[in-house]
Amino acid sequence: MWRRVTSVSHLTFAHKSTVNKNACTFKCWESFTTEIPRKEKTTYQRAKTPFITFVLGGPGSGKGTQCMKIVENFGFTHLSAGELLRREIASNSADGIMILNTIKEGKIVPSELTIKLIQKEMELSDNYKFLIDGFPRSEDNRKAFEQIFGAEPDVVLFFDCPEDEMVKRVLNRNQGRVDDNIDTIKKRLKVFTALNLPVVNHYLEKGKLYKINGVGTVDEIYKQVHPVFSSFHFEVRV
Ligand SMILES: Nc1ncnc2c1ncn2[C@@H]1O[C@H](COP(=O)(O)OP(=O)(O)OP(=O)(O)O)[C@@H](O)[C@H]1O
Ligand SMILES: O=c1ccn([C@@H]2O[C@H](COP(=O)(O)O)[C@@H](O)[C@H]2O)c(=O)[nH]1
Ligand SMILES: [Mg+2]
Repeated sequence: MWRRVTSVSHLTFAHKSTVNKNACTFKCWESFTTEIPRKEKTTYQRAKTPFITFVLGGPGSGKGTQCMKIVENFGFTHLSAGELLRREIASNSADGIMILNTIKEGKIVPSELTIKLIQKEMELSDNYKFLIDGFPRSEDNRKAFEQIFGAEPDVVLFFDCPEDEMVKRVLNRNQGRVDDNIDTIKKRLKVFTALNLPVVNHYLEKGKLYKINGVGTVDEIYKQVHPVFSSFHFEVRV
């Protein structure tokens, strides 16, 4: 039998809780009878300090593509917020229709819902290094994340790319996404400028932002990304 533990803040983010020291951070399941063996804690649950990277940039700026290379080289777990939302739609969950309509309009899904999906993936993970791709999308997202997690990201990557290049890439993507059409792209670009850029500026002011020139080949761009992570002395995979 398992019981829900409402706060394990002592297990997580011990040194990073500068935002809200009383924040209710992660929930986990803990055995409280001897009938069933105690569930193994994942690396993430054991780790006092997960390493969180927010990966920001406009639609088609290359966030997902560069995340794949960071995963390959540094063993991060990649959590694309958009992908988690698309998975929620595909699973016919109660929120699926609302999420689908929000994505079609290029708008932003309520913060608590996206954070719940991210949090669930992190709890299930065996890793402690996370790339959170395409989140936070707005100051509301950012504040809600920092409130719920009681922590700020370690690194924020921002892929800076001109609009015409982003539009070209998205229209050529061919992955069957409902939002990869010119009408929705225009809306996504407006939302990006109005709501996402303030988040970028916030982390710039905090000295956490790594601005990457998002124009060039995938490898040229990755050459700027690699040193960000090697400076933290993670094990590099060969
Ligand atoms: N440097 C690049 N040069 C040309 N094409 C690229 C480059 N990087 C990525 N692409 C292509 O552009 C498209 C968009 O890239 P990607 O999916 O990585 O962007 P994204 O920032 O994750 O976009 P979204 O926010 O819409 O999910 C993909 O088809 C990808 O293969
Ligand atoms: O935190 C988030 C992330 C995404 N969305 C919605 O999903 C689409 C697609 O996101 P991608 O990062 O481009 O895959 C985005 O336009 C939003 O509508 C969100 O609401 N919140
Ligand atoms: Mg993406």
